[in-house]
Amino acid sequence: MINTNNIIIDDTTLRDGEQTAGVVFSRREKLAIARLLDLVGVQEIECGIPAMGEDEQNSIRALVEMELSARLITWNRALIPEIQASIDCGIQAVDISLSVSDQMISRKLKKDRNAVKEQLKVALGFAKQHDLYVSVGGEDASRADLGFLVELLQITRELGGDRFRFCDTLGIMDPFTMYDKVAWLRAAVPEVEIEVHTHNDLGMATANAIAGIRAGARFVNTTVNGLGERAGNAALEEVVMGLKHACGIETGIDTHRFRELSLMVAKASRRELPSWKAVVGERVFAHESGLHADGVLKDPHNYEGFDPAEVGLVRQIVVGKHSGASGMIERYRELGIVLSRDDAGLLLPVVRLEALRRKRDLKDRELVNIYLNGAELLKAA
Ligand SMILES: CC(=O)SCCNC(=O)CCNC(=O)[C@H](O)C(C)(C)COP(=O)(O)OP(=O)(O)OC[C@H]1O[C@@H](n2cnc3c(N)ncnc32)[C@H](O)[C@@H]1OP(=O)(O)O
Ligand SMILES: O=C(O)CCC(=O)C(=O)O
Repeated sequence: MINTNNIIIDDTTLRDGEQTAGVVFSRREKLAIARLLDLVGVQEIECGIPAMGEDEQNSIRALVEMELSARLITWNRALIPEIQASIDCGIQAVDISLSVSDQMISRKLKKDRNAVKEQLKVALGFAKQHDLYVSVGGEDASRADLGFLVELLQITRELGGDRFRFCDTLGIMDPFTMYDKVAWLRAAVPEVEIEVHTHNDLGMATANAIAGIRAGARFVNTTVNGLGERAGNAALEEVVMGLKHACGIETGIDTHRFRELSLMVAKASRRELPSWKAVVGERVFAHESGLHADGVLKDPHNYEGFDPAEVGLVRQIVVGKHSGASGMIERYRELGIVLSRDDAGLLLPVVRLEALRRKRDLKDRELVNIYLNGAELLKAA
């Protein structure tokens, strides 16, 4: 494994995650999610937007009072009253966001590049006068002119900003371009650390986040279950496990409670966790196909990229339409029934018929019934 403590996960479940259309976390839920994020070792939690008003501010104050190990950071527009509102909540780290693409500068902010630079200087200057740790948020950076981004990074460096958040706000990047742009910015202004914030509109949020890290970004935004605006953000569990198993990069996060964390956030967000959700879905270690079940029973490494226990899941052998003898023998063994290979061969056609009829895999009592009445069931079919 490469380094342990170099990569900083900034989890934004409580900010971008809650921006998912229709999602609302209660204060109790926010505190519980933050506690578990902290327990698993997430280094930074983007915990809300003080500019939203009193209720949000009170939640942020309650989070501050928890005295977590994780650093709390808030999201703010590049406006002094909003940064002041963060300070008033007891916050010591802020993301100061500015739209940085020409599209958004002219068509949303209705300003020009100079005005954006001036606004950044004022807001960042104010934050640093108040000894805040600052991430400069480059909204829509993936569509921005790279030369202009360099100018913003230089201002960040000169005014003592701590890092620059490169946002693929619309989720339109591919990992190769992400790599090139982040590597280019790192080389152009090496004193300013890069944070990557990716969205999943084209299904590439996790890949883009990892590409950004591979290119030299040290900070990465995630959300549990990939919650977030529109198609969501890079999922915490995918980024951490992807870094570990695809790239050999250890983040220092304890992954064993990922399933628990995912279920907690799924419940609080009222967004069901699909059974096939990468890393944490209930069935991502379920094996039905005959050759897979046989292979995994001989050695889990044949068909599992990592141990399910690593993320709090368990392996399941399932009997259904695609089963073969080895899987069936194992499944019946779990039910206390010893099958020979010949028995399994005899029961297999009945299993396939039942699975076809029910359009799913078979439950315990159905398997027992097949064992007891297999011949009759076949005759009746
Ligand atoms: C990409 C992201 O996810 S960024 C995070 C976005 N998150 C949210 O919007 C959730 C919370 N938002 C809110 O509670 C509100 O929108 C607030 C408190 C931030 C602002 O509320 P309101 O004052 O009612 O304004 P409204 O929501 O219409 O925002 C639009 C204004 O923000 C301005 N604005 C947008 N981005 C920025 C920025 N980064 N810095 C400064 N101003 C900005 C727009 O130009 C517009 O100003 P205008 O009315 O002068 O044209
Ligand atoms: O921090 C920022 O500037 C904006 C972050 C964000 O949510 C986005 O760009 O999608």
